[in-house]
Amino acid sequence: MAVNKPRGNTQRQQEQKAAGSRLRLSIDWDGIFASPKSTLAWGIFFMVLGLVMEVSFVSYIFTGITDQSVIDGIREESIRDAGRQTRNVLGVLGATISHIFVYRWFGISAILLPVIAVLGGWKIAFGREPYSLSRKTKEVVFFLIWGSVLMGYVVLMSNQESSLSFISGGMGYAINVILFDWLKWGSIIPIIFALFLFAVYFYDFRDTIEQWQVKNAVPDPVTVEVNDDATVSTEPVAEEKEAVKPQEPKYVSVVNDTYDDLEEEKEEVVEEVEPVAEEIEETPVAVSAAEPVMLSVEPVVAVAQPAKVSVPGVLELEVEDTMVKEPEEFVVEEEDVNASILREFGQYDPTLDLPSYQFPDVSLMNEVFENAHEKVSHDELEGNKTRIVDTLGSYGINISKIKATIGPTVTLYEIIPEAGVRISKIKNLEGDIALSLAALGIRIIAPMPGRGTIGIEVPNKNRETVFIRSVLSNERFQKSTYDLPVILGKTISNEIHIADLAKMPHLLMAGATGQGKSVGLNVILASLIYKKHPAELKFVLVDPKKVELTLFNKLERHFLAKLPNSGEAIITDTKKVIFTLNSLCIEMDQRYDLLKEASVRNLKEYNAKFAQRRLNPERGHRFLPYIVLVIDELADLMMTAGKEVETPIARLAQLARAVGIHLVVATQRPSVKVITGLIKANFPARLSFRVTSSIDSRTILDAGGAEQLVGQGDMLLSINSEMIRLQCPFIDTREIEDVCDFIGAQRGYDGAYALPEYEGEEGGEGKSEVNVDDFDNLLPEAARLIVTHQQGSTSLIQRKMKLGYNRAGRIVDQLESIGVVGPFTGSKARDVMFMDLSGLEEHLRVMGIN
Ligand SMILES: Nc1ncnc2c1ncn2[C@@H]1O[C@H](COP(=O)(O)OP(=O)(O)OP(=O)(O)O)[C@@H](O)[C@H]1O
Repeated sequence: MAVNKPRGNTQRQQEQKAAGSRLRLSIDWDGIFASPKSTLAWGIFFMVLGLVMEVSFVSYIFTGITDQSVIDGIREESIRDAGRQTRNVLGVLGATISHIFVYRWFGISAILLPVIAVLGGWKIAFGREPYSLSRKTKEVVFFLIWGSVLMGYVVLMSNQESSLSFISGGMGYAINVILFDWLKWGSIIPIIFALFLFAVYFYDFRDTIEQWQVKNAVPDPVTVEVNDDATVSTEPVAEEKEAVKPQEPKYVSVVNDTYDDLEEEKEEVVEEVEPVAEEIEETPVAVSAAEPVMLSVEPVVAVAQPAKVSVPGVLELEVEDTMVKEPEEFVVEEEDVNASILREFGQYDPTLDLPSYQFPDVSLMNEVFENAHEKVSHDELEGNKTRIVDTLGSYGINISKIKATIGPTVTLYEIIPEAGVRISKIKNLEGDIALSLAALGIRIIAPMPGRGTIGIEVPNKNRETVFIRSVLSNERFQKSTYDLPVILGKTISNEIHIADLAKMPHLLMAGATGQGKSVGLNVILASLIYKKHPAELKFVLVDPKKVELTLFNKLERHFLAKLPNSGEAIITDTKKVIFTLNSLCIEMDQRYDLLKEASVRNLKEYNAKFAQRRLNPERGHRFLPYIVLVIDELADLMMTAGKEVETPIARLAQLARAVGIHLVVATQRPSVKVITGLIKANFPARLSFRVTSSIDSRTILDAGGAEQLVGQGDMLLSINSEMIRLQCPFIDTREIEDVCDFIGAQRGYDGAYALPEYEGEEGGEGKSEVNVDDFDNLLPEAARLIVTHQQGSTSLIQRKMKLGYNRAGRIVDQLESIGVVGPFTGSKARDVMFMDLSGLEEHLRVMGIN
């Protein structure tokens, strides 16, 4: 058995030495290529390579004919001589690579090739794509070949092979020779047809055609009837109004730099629009009417505001509100824009928030020590078998077959009694069998569901420690595609039990003190951290015992969520727990609003739609990470706060699964006062370590058995009324520390993920007090920006001030606390409380903020 005892310093030093010597011997190539410095170096290398190629190719177009003979004769001459003779600006190297790419292969279209090297290098270096790399690659590859073939046609037709063959390259020329045999001069037809096919499939002209159709489908000129016979054509006005057709909203991921470009474009358009709108107001309509008349004007085109057409001295023409294009009418256009943004920029990738983030490696965990001796000896097995058969026999129960399965902690003996034996009789003998086996923790499962046998679990004399490293490196976990994969333990048949917390959807854990709850929680947290990127998952950690989860503090800027301005991210104070739970309820409600607005049913669909750029960040949409709330000791909270804690927990447990908020709640005392009916009803998945009485076992699992467990991570999982015995893996404090250090040392977000502010009934601590010193120093600038744009949105601050989402969100919360913007209103931008900058400046002065 692997003894689970703390390792001494000497042992650790020896391990470190051993690790050190291994390091010296083997070079970690993966690490070298994956480190941020190397990616930057490689990226720049490829960009420079691209530039070198480009310069050589362009130079070769002018100097190639002279250089060809030098390159051909390079074997006879020394490189130095060849270098002197070549005329390429990049010498013999430039001439050689150009000779291969231009002369031998692609002709002058080779000048497109370096584009891929530069774009690829940019992506490697900066983790971003200024243009979609895969799209540009396809485009370049097509034009490289197509251009070469087209030039080949020109060369062949002009009969100038000797002087012009470099423009087509060897490939284009050879293809044309084949085509010429078949089609003579008509070989241009398949060449042009290839371009046509590519253009149709690649550029998808449908949008342009539709737009063209819309443009040409201008309704009949508006006619204004005056006094029966006077007809005034307003065609010019209609044309001008056409010019003020509002632009489709354009948006892309805030991560993309190009967002600003689009914004600027949009602003330019708006600027263009305004003067035209004014012109419309002033456009005189020449109407000569003796007396005021009623005029009717059909809606013609969309204008941003109701336009007033004034006819000086005679009448005023009110163009009705119907001319304002309703938001629903934008939907179709918006979808077209979404599609083109998606084509241009590809899917939104939240992990690009932290592009250089590296997942922790299993090597951070302790080595797995194999058991020195057999887990369960043959003698032990045989002895137990005989004793079971004898004990049952002495009560008149004969057995036809017995089979043993050795698990990490217990061995399962499955027996098939002879016909006519009542199951309840065997179940009642539990105590007697335990006595005869002289073992604690015997559990009888009668009958074994779906097996047609009766199971007797007998603890092994030498139990096996399940090391966290062995389960994290297990292929099933590595390849798991669950949304929130959590390792719970090893089953009796030595398989790893992985559950999807997203489906569970919440987990209730109980166990008497010292039976392995905290280790179990740490294993769950570690498995999530090993599989999820910080952009996809946030933890809210509640630790009333103050010592169990403190190590995770280092993950604040990566994985933790907290109330704004609330100091430590790990919540230990009961009052703060109440505020955080209520804040999570607000987050849940806000997420539901966003889901409703997006017409989707759950977080997965929502995020998929957002990734496809079908949800507009300008309307408050954002990528929603999963949130896992972990409470290490519920009993303590229930004793001190009762209903105040129970109600939000029950609410979250009831409703939060669809919006990606999941709960893992542990308690030492599984009494009905702690695990109330309300809480229990909403936690279908329950896990119990050893408890002190069968009453406690029934409270948590609705069945006895947890009091028979043998401790040290031995546990029972009840899920959908199925019960599984598992051995929880072991993770020690140092391992958690190493993982947290590894992640904590990497670049993270500006701060923890900000939960919405919660104002307690007495306006208590959840709401940050208006303390000017705590405010972000960019707050006045942000306030001015919001008032200038009259738009209370976080994304505006993010974009214009180039801030991360969390910091921008915090600033908006602070602006709300000083009354510059109104409260959060779901998916719409917040109200701006000041109409102009002078009012705002006065307010900031009074508040003492400059
Ligand atoms: N899965 C496991 N494998 C081996 N040993 C374990 C395992 N889980 C716990 N232990 C042993 O039990 C000890 C106590 O575990 P843990 O601190 O998780 O208990 P707990 O239930 O959280 O207790 P408390 O409620 O008092 O905090 C650990 O220090 C470890 O030695």
